[in-house]
Amino acid sequence: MVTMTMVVGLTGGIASGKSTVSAMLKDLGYSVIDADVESRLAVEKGEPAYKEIVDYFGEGLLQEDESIDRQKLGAIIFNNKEERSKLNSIVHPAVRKRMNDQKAAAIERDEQLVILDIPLLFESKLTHMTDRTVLVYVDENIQLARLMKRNQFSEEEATARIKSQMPLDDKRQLADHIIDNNGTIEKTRIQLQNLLQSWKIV
Ligand SMILES: CC(C)(COP(=O)(O)OP(=O)(O)OC[C@H]1O[C@@H](n2cnc3c(N)ncnc32)[C@H](O)[C@@H]1O)[C@@H](O)C(=O)NCCC(=O)NCCS
Ligand SMILES: Nc1ncnc2c1ncn2[C@@H]1O[C@H](COP(=O)(O)OP(=O)(O)OP(=O)(O)O)[C@@H](O)[C@H]1O
Repeated sequence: MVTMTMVVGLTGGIASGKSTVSAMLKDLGYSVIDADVESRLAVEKGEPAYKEIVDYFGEGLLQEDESIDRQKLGAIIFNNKEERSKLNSIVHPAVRKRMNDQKAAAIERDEQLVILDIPLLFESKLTHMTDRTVLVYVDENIQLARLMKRNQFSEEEATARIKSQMPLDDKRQLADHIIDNNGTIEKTRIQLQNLLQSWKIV
């Protein structure tokens, strides 16, 4: 029997709870393709994007083992729109290719549901890669507090990262479904289960 694979784009903002929701989906056995993981792999030494980054940003960006110092690169790009666009133009095509290849493999396996976890789904206009979109939403004050706590960021560092993305309130208008992650993890889990049930997936 041939199953139609449903491709869901899972998005949110930095520290809004995407990984928390994607971990629940993985526990249920679904394939989750994570843009952050793929963007790490795409800039490993030997990859074309690695060379482009070093050529543009300079060797000062490298650690002793010649891998890219992500903290240093983050400090540059989250405080400068032009440098961020430059990095995006180097990394995003490689990430898109990696994700599309994995999506095709999941469809080939006749999987019922595959999830693309993409923080910049709306900013990068990638909804065409998905059948429907789910936004993991939190209020900005909670997002700021969770980000500062998780990454040990100052308020200034955390705010720079949040401001580098489309506001979650604007993403609300674009998403097909919203999971409100302001409450407890259990409340979030129930919303996810209801969503899967509404899709007749579980
Ligand atoms: C700047 C880098 C080196 C910082 O690495 P670091 O390990 O500290 O963070 P990580 O990659 O885990 O990203 C954490 C979160 O930051 C946000 N973020 C990352 N890159 C960007 C960006 N270019 N614009 C806006 N937000 C971003 C996302 O919400 C992401 O979930 C890294 O994020 C990067 O290479 N970014 C460019 C690629 C990219 O856009 N990745 C996001 C998904 S494709
Ligand atoms: N409902 C919740 N209640 C309390 N803490 C939460 C809740 N959801 C997530 N968190 C915590 O908030 C932080 C951010 O969550 P998570 O890592 O899932 O976000 P994310 O959207 O995947 O972030 P990023 O895009 O930056 O990787 C984590 O430390 C997580 O443990």
